[in-house]
Amino acid sequence: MSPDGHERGSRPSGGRDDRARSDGSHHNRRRNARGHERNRRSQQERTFSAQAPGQRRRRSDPARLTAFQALRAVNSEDAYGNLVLPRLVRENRLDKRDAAFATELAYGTMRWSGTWDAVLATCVDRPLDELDPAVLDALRLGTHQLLAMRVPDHAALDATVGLVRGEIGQGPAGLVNAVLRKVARATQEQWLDELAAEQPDELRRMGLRHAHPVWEIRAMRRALRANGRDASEIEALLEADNEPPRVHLVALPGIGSLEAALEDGATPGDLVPDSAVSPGGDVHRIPGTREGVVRVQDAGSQLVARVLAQAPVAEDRGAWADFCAGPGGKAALLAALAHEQGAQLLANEVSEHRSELVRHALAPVPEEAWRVSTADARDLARTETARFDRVLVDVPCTGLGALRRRPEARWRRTPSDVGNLAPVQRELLDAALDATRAGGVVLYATCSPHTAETHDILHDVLDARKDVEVLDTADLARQAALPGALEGERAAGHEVAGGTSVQLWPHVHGTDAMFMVALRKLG
Ligand SMILES: C[S@@+](CC[C@H](N)C(=O)[O-])C[C@H]1O[C@@H](n2cnc3c(N)ncnc32)[C@H](O)[C@@H]1O
Repeated sequence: MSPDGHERGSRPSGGRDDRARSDGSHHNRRRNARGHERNRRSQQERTFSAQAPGQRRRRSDPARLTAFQALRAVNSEDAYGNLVLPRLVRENRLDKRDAAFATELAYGTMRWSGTWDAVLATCVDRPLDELDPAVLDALRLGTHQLLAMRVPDHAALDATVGLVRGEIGQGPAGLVNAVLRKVARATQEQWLDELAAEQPDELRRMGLRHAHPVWEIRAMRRALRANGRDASEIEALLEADNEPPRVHLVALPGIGSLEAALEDGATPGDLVPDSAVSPGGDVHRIPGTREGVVRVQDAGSQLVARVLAQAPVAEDRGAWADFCAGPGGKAALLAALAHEQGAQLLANEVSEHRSELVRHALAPVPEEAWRVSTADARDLARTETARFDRVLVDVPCTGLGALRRRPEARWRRTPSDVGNLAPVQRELLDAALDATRAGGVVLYATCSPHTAETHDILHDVLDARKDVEVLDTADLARQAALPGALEGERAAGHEVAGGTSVQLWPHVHGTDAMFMVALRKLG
């Protein structure tokens, strides 16, 4: 075994590598989240260990400790996994190998926690929400190593028990040891078969196998159908959600270049011009990324910005706006495109902090091409009525189309989020239309395929106004994309209200599930 406990080896069911991919497949069960945890934690944790903190830390290997801390932050403080983990990796000074292991372990466990909870529920002699939340998180980490990573059983067990002994205490270490031994009695596939045999409901079985809550599977299946795709694609979609996304790059047009990145192993993107796919590794080493002229940006988001910039507008006077700009990804590309066309982008964002991020993202673009405002876009529309030629309204949404990059999000979101967001989504689209002059174009976008956030919002707004025409967004997207990129199996358009909308999919286009529809304001 290596000193850090990440042993290489194999088990009878198939080789495992301690630097494993998450090659798991599994089930879900919605975890009782934070309310219970907060109530129980303080009382139980106090009694666990009399060891001094310094003594405790020595026992935990740094990669697993980092993954554990990340999981605790996500589950007890509502932290975002993709923000907290990189910070912990830096703070704990993990080397490259440990950082990769911690990332795989933490993100994988976050993604699969619903399924692991279903496994654990059969191995623990009490309801999971009666366990100390820290112990439950450690059990999830141990289960992920046993069932979805190529970590030998004894290494997964010893290291997790050591982590619990060091971080929580001797008593829970005994419990964790006993439970993980039960988990280790079967492989991932065997567990899935066993759980499936007890589950008559097809969607629940799918949820367990692919680690998604049932309501999200139902919503995504509905969205596939509503956008003209076959509902049977659902499993491919769920599988794609469990794969870490490829890192897409964009060179800001007229400002950055991908030449060095391509020479360094990046491959040209297959959806949009001036894009590439990074070969992996530290993206900050790619020339241009530090200066912000080459940016990491999902190709679907790049397409959104390009569609708006290229949509035909009667007499473009150069007044462009991004109503919901934070943190500034699409705004940066839009501003660069605006600069090329002699236009100026107003990048607006309601949150002060996120406005700062927008300013930072826009900094590499010549100043005359943009300005930033901090306001509720609904107010902005009252002062800037009928002013803009092009408006992007990339509304706050559930993010169900970006589950690949937000490992814990699928378990945190609830169906009520969808209903709660609808009014602001409608109002923001209305505001964008009010702020657009006759002949101008609004592009409504979400990174969720949920039809309540896409088609329903569009129909609600169209029902209430007579001054809007839905454009052939699919055609606009084909023109903005690389030749042939949205043809055949990859066609993304669907008829809606006299025009078309576009829905991208991770399993088809390798992008987030971005939705967009272009609307012309009539006179
Ligand atoms: C989906 S994000 C936009 C992502 C952004 N377009 C990008 O590509 O980086 C939605 C943004 O809208 C902002 N927002 C929410 N309500 C708003 C409002 N009423 N007015 C303006 N911005 C709002 C949120 O703070 C969030 O930054």
